[in-house]
Amino acid sequence: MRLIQNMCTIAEYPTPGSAAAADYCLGAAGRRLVKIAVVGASGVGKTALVVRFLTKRFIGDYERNAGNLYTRQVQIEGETLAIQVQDTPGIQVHENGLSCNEQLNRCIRWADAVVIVFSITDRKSYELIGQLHQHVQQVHLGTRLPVVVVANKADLLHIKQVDPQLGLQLASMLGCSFYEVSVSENYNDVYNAFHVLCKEVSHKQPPSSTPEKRRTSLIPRPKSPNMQDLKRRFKQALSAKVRTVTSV
Ligand SMILES: Nc1nc2c(ncn2[C@@H]2O[C@H](COP(=O)(O)OP(=O)(O)OP(=O)(O)O)[C@@H](O)[C@H]2O)c(=O)[nH]1
Repeated sequence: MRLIQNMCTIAEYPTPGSAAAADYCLGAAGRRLVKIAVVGASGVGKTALVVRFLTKRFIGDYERNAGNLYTRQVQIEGETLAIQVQDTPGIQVHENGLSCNEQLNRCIRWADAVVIVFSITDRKSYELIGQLHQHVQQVHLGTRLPVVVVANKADLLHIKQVDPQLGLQLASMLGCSFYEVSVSENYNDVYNAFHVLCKEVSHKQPPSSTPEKRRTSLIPRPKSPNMQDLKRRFKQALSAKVRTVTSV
């Protein structure tokens, strides 16, 4: 299934630094914007995860992903943030390692934070995590991008190929948060994974430097009329009228 609301594809992204990209700095109503890319191997449940987070629903059957962008708002420590979540096509693995096409690299470059998903029923998807994490950090050289590792399909323990504990160990080695989730059975864990990421991004961008606040100081509001002056002019007008009436 593909969610149609508030959606555009990776190909429609403004390139960083362009005028159009500047519009992306603010969410609706000038809210701070957090941009999250969801990456991982094919079939691990990326679309299911994103749709679950946005709609609270698990639909079960999803169209092969073409890289859709979704938006919603979240409350983080009393502040409403606009967040954009980019679902990405499954990553292909070749003999030489990862194959990240330009479309995916643009998406990673655009993001403020990344969710790396693997499935506990697919060993290969787990083995991708290290390389993917390294790739994300290379794209954002010089800044440590917040990343959360998500082990999905926790309801399928009977056919697991990876012990979720391994996911936890790997994530802590990489310095990432870790969530074991079942997108099909539990919404709260999915929400928490995104929430923790938004919180991390929001702490990296202190509210004092939010575009919303900067905007206020850059575009000064017209001064409100001086009340004393208004009262004086009103009295003058009144007394002029009284004089006119008296003189008639
Ligand atoms: N049992 C179970 N199935 C899940 C879960 N999450 C996703 N699935 C199923 O896994 C399959 C793949 O899910 P998708 O969300 O399409 O996976 P994807 O990573 O977006 O796949 P690509 O678009 O190919 O990259 C679907 O049949 C989902 O219903 C889960 O938590 N438990």
